[in-house]
Amino acid sequence: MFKIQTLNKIDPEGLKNFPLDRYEIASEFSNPDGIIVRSMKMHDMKLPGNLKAIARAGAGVNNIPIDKCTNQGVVVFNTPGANAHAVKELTIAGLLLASRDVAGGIEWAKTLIGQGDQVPALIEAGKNNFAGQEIRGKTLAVIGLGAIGVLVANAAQALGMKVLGYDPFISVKHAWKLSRNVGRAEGMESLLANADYVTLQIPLSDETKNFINKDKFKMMKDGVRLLNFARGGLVNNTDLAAAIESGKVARYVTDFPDEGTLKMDKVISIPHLGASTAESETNCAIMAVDQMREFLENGNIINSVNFPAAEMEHTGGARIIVANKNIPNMVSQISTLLATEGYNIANMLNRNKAEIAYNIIDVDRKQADPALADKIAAISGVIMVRIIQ
Ligand SMILES: NC(=O)C1=CN([C@@H]2O[C@H](COP(=O)(O)OP(=O)(O)OC[C@H]3O[C@@H](n4cnc5c(N)ncnc54)[C@H](O)[C@@H]3O)[C@@H](O)[C@H]2O)C=CC1
Ligand SMILES: O=C(O)CCC(=O)C(=O)O
Repeated sequence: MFKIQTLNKIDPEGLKNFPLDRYEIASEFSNPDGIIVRSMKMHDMKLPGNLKAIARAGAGVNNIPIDKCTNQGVVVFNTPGANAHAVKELTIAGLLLASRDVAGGIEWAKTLIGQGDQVPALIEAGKNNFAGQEIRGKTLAVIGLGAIGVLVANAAQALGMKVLGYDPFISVKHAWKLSRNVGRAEGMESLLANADYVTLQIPLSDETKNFINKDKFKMMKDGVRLLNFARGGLVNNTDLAAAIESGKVARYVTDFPDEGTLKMDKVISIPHLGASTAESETNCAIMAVDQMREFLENGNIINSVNFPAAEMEHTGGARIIVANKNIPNMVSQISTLLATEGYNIANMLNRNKAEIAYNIIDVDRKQADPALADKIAAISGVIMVRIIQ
C-alpha cells in the first residue's frame, strides 16, 4: 500500500485515479510515500523518511524545498500547462481591470444603497470618476513566454494590442506556439520603455526575487500598468510604493496581495485566484496523480523539476531504480554489483539532469532480494534506491 498525503484541497477527480486497493489517501500521515500539494509552504517541513515523491498540482514550485528534496532523493513533479488557460483568462481580466476602474466603480455603486429612486441618476452623475482607457492599440510587454506567457501574448494580440515578448530561456515547444505577430524584445530597457502594460509570467526563484525594482521602474513609461499573476516576491514592495506615489505606476494588479500592497493606493488585489477554476483544478490534480503513480509503480519520471525525464517500458522482471550523484563510474559500480549478486540486466536507462543521475534497471529475474537495495545504497554517491517487484 502506498500512502499519499494531500497538503491542500486536491480535486477529487484526480484523487479518484488512485486505486484504493493500492493507495491510502489522507490529509494526515506521519510517514507518507507521496505528497500532493498546491500552494502550501513546505520549506519548514521535515521530509518524512519514506517520502519518495512530491507532486505539485500546479506550476510554481517555490513553496517546495527543491534542493533538500534532491539531496534526499525525493522526486518533485509539477503539472506544466495544466492551469495555463485559467491564468491566461485572469491575466486578460487583469488587463481590463487595470484599464477601466471597474473595481472602484463596483465599490462606489454599493455605497448608493439606500438612495432609492435616486440610484440611476446618481450612477449617471458619478460614473465619470471611473472612466478609463482601452487596451486596443496599446503595447503589452509579456515577461516570461512559457505555458502562460505564450497564451497571454497571443490573446492580447488578438484583442488588438501590440505585444512584445521577453524570455531569454524560451523553449522550442513554446516558441512554436507564439503568434508570429508577437514582437521579440531586444532587451529589458527597450521592452520596458515601450510598454503601456507589463505582465509578469515568470517563476519566483533566487534569481527572479525582486525582479521588478527601482531600476526597472526607471526604465518604464510614466503611467504604466503592471500585472503580477506570477508571484508576490517578484516585485519589490518598497520600490513599488515609490513608483505608485510618483505616478510612474498607474495601476498594479496582483494575484498575490500582502499586508504591504493591500495598504497601497492604485493596487487591485485578487486573492490568488489565477488557477482557481474547476477545469484547471481538475487538470492539475489528474496530471499530478498520474505522474505520481507512474513514478511509484514504474519508476518512470515525467515532468520533474529536479530529476531527469526517464521512461522505460517494463520488460517484465524486477525493476531497480537508482538515483545517484552525477559523477563518473557510478553505472559501472552498480552494474558490477548486480553481476556479482547474480542479476542479469535485461534493459537499462540512464539519464541525468544537473547534479543528479537516474537509472532504471530491469533484471531478468521476477523477484529481486530486498537486501540488494541496501547493497546498492552503500555505493558512495548513491542517493536513492528502490526495487519495484
Ligand atoms: N496566479 C496563479 O494562480 C498561478 C501563477 N503561476 C505562476 O506563473 C509562473 C509561470 O507559469 P508557467 O507559464 O506555467 O511556467 P513555465 O515554466 O511554462 O514558464 C515560465 C517561463 O518563464 C521564463 N523565465 C524564467 N526566468 C525568466 C527571466 N528572468 N526572464 C524572462 N523569462 C524568464 C522561462 O524561460 C519560461 O519560459 C509560475 O512559475 C507560477 O509562479 C502559475 C500558475 C498559476
Ligand atoms: O493551486 C493553486 O491554486 C495555485 C496555482 C499556482 O499558483 C501555480 O500553479 O503556480
